[in-house]
Amino acid sequence: MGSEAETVTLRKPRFLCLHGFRTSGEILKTQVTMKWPESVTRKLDLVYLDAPFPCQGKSDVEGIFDPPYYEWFQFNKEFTEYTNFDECLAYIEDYMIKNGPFDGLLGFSQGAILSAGLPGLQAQGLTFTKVPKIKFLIIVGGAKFRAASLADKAYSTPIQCPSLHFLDPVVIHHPKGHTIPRLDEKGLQIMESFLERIQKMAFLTPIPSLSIRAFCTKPSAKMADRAVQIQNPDSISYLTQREAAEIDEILMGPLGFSVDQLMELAGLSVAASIAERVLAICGPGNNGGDGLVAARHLYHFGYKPSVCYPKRTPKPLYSGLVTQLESLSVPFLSVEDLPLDLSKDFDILVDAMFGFSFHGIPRPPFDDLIQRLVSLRDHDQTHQKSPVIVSIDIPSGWHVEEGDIGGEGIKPDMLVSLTAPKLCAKKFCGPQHFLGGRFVPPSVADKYKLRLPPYPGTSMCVRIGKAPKIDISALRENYISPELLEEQVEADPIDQFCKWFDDAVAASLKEPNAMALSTAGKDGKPSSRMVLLKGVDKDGFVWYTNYDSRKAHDLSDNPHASLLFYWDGLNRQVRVEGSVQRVSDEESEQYFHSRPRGSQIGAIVSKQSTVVPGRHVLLQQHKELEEKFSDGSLIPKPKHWGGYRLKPELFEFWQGQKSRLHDRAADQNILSILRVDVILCLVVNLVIKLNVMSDLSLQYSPHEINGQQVWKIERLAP
Ligand SMILES: NC(=O)C1=CN([C@@H]2O[C@H](COP(=O)(O)OP(=O)(O)OC[C@H]3O[C@@H](n4cnc5c(N)ncnc54)[C@H](OP(=O)(O)O)[C@@H]3O)[C@@H](O)[C@H]2O)[C@H](O)CC1
Ligand SMILES: [K+]
Repeated sequence: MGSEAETVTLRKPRFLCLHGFRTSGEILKTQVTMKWPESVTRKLDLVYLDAPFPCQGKSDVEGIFDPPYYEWFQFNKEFTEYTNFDECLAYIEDYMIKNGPFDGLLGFSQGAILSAGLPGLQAQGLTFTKVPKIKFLIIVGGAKFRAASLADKAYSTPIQCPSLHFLDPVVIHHPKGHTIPRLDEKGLQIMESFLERIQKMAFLTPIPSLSIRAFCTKPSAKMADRAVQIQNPDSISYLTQREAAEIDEILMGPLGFSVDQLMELAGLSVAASIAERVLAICGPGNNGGDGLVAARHLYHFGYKPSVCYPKRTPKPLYSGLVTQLESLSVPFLSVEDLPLDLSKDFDILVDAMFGFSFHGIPRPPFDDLIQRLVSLRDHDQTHQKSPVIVSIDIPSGWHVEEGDIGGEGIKPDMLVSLTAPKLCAKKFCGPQHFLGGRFVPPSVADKYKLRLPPYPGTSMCVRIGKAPKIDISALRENYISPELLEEQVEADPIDQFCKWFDDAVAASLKEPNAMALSTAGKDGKPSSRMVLLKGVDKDGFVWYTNYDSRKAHDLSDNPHASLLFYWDGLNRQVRVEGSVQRVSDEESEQYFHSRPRGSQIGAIVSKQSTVVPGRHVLLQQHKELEEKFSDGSLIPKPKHWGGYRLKPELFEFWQGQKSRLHDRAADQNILSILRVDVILCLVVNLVIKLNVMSDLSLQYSPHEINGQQVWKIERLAP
């Protein structure tokens, strides 16, 4: 559908740039960036590669550009014999395999000679057999191969793909000799029309191995196929240490992610999996960075993180993360500050010491910190309350592939694997294994043949491995919401309602005006159904319906009703009770004619709550009425249709709140503090976390003071 076209146009043509003889990728980059306008370079994804051989003589650019300088291959004086030519081709191809795919080549001078010759050699199957066909060329100051054997093969047919040549007299003429030329007005025009052409050509049909659909669309059928197999956790892919590092390089190289971005996603995945009084113990590498990011998200989710970061990395990324946490007054604790027994002060310990680059045995101070986590297990044996250990990516100290070799390492309760679980995760026997890798594009999944689970809804993490048994009766949402305080609410409940209603609209909740209407007829038996609120003001809450419906009969017998609004996502609920009256005919009439004509006809057809012989009867009537009123004439409001207004007599505003762990019963098992939304949402289609709830409710009821009706606000026990 449209989305495919939209996503494919997102990608810029990707060129591998080959510099001139005895210069470098950096020098070519400087020249291109300086000389071509941003309007041109921004349309291209240019990747600059250094040639394989260090410069073996004097460079023409000495004194102009700094070394190092490189050369692609060597040649004799007549340019008829080449040395290291095959090695050069293998080197470029290898780079393209690891960092590709590329759409085209941009070459200057010796790089241009190569670029111009390679498509011909590739077409004959003589080189570049393992990479996609070169689709475009930009040749600046090039020349032909003079070695006859090579020239015959390379130039057996004219260049087939769109190419732009800066070599007089082909396309862009320039008087500046052997250099990257600036573009005059005509040159710029030619360049721009070339770019437009290749952009269209390249991206009207996406490259199969570089599908970027998964970034922004629903899981593809292919992903869904993978998902089916994931029912069995053994069928998930596990990565070796090398694969993990390679995928990282691909994400951060050709796929355009920055380490900051990935770390942000990783930390968010971790934070989304955990809660409560948290200590993040952060190591010197990116795993430590994930811990810092997770701590920040946890703070914003409403928890109380502390951080122990004994070996700070002086790079801007890390100092930025530290500053962000400091600005939130998140405490940084030194190893000395930490209590020997971590169980007293913390409910959750985030182990962010080492990830997939760990090797050997832990050096100080991490050896001691790891030991403190290990010793917490003794608490388990003595049945004391022990904090939950959540390891990011790898339980720190474990061998990345072999796991806990001596059996004396950390035994985390929860492991949050990133991208895909590493081999050591097979040895993880804790009850909670999550995957946070909702950023792996299909191209990477395909390349590494990764079977990855689908992520539910908008979740950043998904449970992998078997879910522990759950006591359904103990399920509670752990709400994290602003407090609901008497002094902060509006004096008039209608104003308070409108405020919360606006919040629900602003939060893009689906149908925030949906409410459960409960009525009870003569027999006193209550019944509820969802209806849509169509108006609210000081006089009350209005909805429209069929006056022959069950609710209408109930209301004529007993003109009292209760409305219930529930705004999931904001953890809020409002109950409104009061007496009900029909709205005036004029008001109903006015609203009726404001509805779409289809709905007006629908109201005529629908004899709510009566038995109909079949759907076809309704459809037939609908069709007939559509024809009858096809001339645009006024559709009369049926007599049996109109509105009701509930005049409120009682309001209750309820706000779900997060409770602190110390409020809980002492024997709660770890399930009560870990988010287990994933399994449960399958069952009840709700995001459910496990926790004890201490919700806040405020009730508004009418009172008379000095002969005046006022609303009295009272707190209700949770
Ligand atoms: N795509 C992703 O999945 C992403 C994952 N991220 C996270 O990054 C880590 C991998 O990060 P990396 O920086 O490569 O490595 P580590 O965090 O594992 O640690 C490297 C540092 O640890 C030191 N080290 C290694 N062994 C020891 C040891 N025995 N004792 C003490 N210190 C050790 C190492 O120092 P060296 O001098 O030994 O090299 C490094 O300083 C991954 O697991 C994820 O958690 C990214 O956040 C984003 C994308
Ligand atoms: K870790």
